[in-house]
Amino acid sequence: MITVEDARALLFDLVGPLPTEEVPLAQSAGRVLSRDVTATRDQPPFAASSMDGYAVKSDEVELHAMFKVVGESAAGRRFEGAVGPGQAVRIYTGAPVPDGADFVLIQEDTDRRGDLLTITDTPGAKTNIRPAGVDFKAGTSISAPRSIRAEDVALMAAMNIPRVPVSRKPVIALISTGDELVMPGEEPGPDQIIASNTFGLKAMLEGLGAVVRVLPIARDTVSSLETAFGLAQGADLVVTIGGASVGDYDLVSDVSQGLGMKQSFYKIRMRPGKPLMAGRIGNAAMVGLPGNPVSAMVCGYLFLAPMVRRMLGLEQVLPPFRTARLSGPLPENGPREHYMRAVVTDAGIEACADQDSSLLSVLAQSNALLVRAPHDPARDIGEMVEYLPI
Ligand SMILES: Nc1nc2c(c(=O)[nH]1)N[C@H]1C(S)=C(S)[C@@H](COP(=O)(O)OP(=O)(O)OC[C@H]3O[C@@H](n4cnc5c(N)ncnc54)[C@H](O)[C@@H]3O)O[C@H]1N2
Ligand code: MOO
Repeated sequence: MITVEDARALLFDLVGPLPTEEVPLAQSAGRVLSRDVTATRDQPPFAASSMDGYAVKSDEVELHAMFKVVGESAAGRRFEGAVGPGQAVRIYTGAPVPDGADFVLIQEDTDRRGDLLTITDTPGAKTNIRPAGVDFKAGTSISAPRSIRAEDVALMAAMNIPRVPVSRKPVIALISTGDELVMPGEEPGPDQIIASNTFGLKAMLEGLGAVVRVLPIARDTVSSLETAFGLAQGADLVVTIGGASVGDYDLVSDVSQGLGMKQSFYKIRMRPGKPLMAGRIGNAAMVGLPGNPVSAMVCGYLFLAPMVRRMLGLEQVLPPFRTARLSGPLPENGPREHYMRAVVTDAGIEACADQDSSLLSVLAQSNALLVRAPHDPARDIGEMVEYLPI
C-alpha cells in the first residue's frame, strides 16, 4: 500500500494539461484561461470626468469666480472646441475633458444662471478627472492560468477581448458497477439500492469544470463491464465506482487489465478509500474508486479534483488544507491516514461520531475532512488539527 502523497504523484503522471480552445467572452466565466490575454486599448481612452459638473482651468478656481458656459461634453459625445480663459464647459460623468480644461467643478459647488456660472462653495483639491489609461493601458495583460471569475469577464470586456482562450474541458466517464444498483427514480428490487456515487461525483466534477458522462450501470459480469468501458471511449478520464475490493464479484481490475489497462498502483494507506486503483487504458487515464459512497466522494476530493485541475492547466491543484482548534477529543488513529468527516464552526472542529464509510447522511452534515496521520495519538480539546473544507 502506498501513501496518499505517492498516490497523488502517480495520478498526476496519468494526466496532463489539455489543449486550448476559444470561447465567446460571454461563455468564459468558470473556464480556465490558458493563455495570457492583452488589452488592445487604454481605459479610459481619454481623460474623463468622474463627476457631473463644469470643466474649467484649475488656476481660475476660487470661491465666487465666474465663468461663461460655452458648450457641453457628454459621455459618448465630446465638446470639440477648447476651454479658454474665463470659460466653462458643461460636463457629465464619463465624458471626455475638453482641451484647455484640467479641473471639473462639481455641480453642487456652483450656481448657474443662463450661460453664467459662479462658484458658490470652495471646491476641494480633487480635480475630478480620470487620466487616460488610469485603469489599464493597451498592452496590459491578464496572466494565465486562472479560473475566470465574473470580475475577469468584466475586465476582458473592457479590454475589448471578444474571444477567450481557455483549456478544453476534461471529459470524464463515470461507471457505477454492481448488480445491487438501480438509477434514482427506478423501482429497486428487495436487495437493491440506488446508485448515489455517480451523481455526487458528477456534481463535484462538473463544479470543477469537467464534462461528466454518467454511463449505464455495469452489472457484475465481465461482458457488462467490457460494454461499459467501450461506452467510455473518447473520455480523458474513466472512473469506475465499486468492484475494487477482493470479493468474487469485484471484477474491475481483471476486466480493465484484460482490456489493456496499465496499472499504476492499487491500494493506498488511507481511510476511507483503501482499494483505490489507477492506470492508463487506451488514450485515457483510469481511476477505480471504492464503492462505499463516502470512500468514493473522499477520493473525489483528494484525487479526482486535483486531476481535473491539472488537466485544466491550473497551478494550484492540491486542495487547500486549513487548521482549526479541536472542539471535541479524538481517539488514537490506526495505521492508515484518516480523513474524518467533521463539522467546523467558529467554536472549532469536531469529528462526527460515526465514521463508517457508507454513511452519506453524515457526509452531507459535515463541512470538513479532518486529517489524521497514521498512528496519530489521541488528541484533546484545544489542540490544532489540519482539515480540508468540503
Ligand atoms: N475482505 C475485505 N473486504 C473488504 C475490504 C478488504 O480490504 N477486505 N475493503 C473494504 C473497503 S475499505 C471498501 S471501501 C470496500 C470497497 O469495495 P468495492 O470497491 O469492491 O465496492 P463494492 O463491493 O462494489 O461496494 C461497496 C459498497 O458500496 C456500495 N456501492 C457501490 N457502488 C455504489 C454506487 N454507485 N452508489 C451507491 N452505493 C454503491 C455497494 O452496494 C456496497 O455496499 O470493500 C470493503 N470490503
Ligand atoms: O475505503 Mo473503505 O472506505 O476504508 O471503507
